[in-house]
Amino acid sequence: MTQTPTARPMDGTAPARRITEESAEASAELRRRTGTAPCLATVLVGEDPASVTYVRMKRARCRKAGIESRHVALPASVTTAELVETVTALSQDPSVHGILLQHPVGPHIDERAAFEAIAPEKDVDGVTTHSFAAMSFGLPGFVSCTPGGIMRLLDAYGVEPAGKRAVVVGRSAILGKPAGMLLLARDATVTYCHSRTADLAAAVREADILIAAVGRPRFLTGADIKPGAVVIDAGYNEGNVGDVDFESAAARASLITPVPGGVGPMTIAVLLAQTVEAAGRQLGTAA
Ligand SMILES: Nc1nc(=O)c2c([nH]1)NC[C@@H]1CN(c3ccc(C(=O)N[C@@H](CCC(=O)O)C(=O)O)cc3)C=[N+]21
Repeated sequence: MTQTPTARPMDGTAPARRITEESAEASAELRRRTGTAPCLATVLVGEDPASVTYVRMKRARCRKAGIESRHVALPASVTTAELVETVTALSQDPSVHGILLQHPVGPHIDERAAFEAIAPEKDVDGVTTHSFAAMSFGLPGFVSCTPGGIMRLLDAYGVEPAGKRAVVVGRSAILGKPAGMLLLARDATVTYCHSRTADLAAAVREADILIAAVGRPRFLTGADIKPGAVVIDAGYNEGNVGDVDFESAAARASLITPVPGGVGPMTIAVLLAQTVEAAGRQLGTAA
């Protein structure tokens, strides 16, 4: 059955480009004033092809924005202690202003311990307890990049969360959970759904704003979508496939993010913006 899409696509590439251009200007200004460019350290454990691609994309986007990057590649066999040591050294290195530890790091490593070794002022990826707490309390600090990118995308399309029912499918530490907290901070009524949710479909059908963040290809389809809902597909799966079946969901939604070209570019844009901001603070001039 073919359905006529009624949803407007929420293009993330244009707002991401605007944020990237602003970051490039701020980075250039910082370099003029201090003689130093912002520098992001990227840490990758192992050689998972998708992770290699994501980190390469992040570094390429840094380069485009006049942000330097320093890559640290560690073998999949690295221990928690060695990874923590590496991240701690970067936290103490004054020539590094931001740190991105690419998730996932492998099942034998305590990823949380490694994240916590990132100094709060360098946590431009928003993954530490410090950043999560600051975000939850509405204090200044760095947000997790994908949730931050989602909020900027909603703003770019004039979607007002206040009073809406937001349903977040997924509760991971750097995606689902913080995305719900940011929506709550904007006065949405937030429901988290996860693997133990009873009658997930019924919960999802209540969503005025639906955030798909489970990591299962095309897990949600049109039948799950409340007519007129805003659908944000934050899923990243093998082969660049989201968590939402775009065709069927677009027939019911009012706005829907494509994959690729939706949330992904916004994630990277927020990383760049927060890296420049961190560098500005560390170099003693607010960027
Ligand atoms: N510490 C940490 N922070 C992260 O932010 C983080 C992470 N770990 N681990 C993996 C996920 C995934 N992620 C993506 C970012 C951009 C795209 C992106 O820009 N994708 C393009 C397409 C990609 C392509 O063309 O290959 C798009 O959606 O248009 C996708 C996925 C960040 N993540």
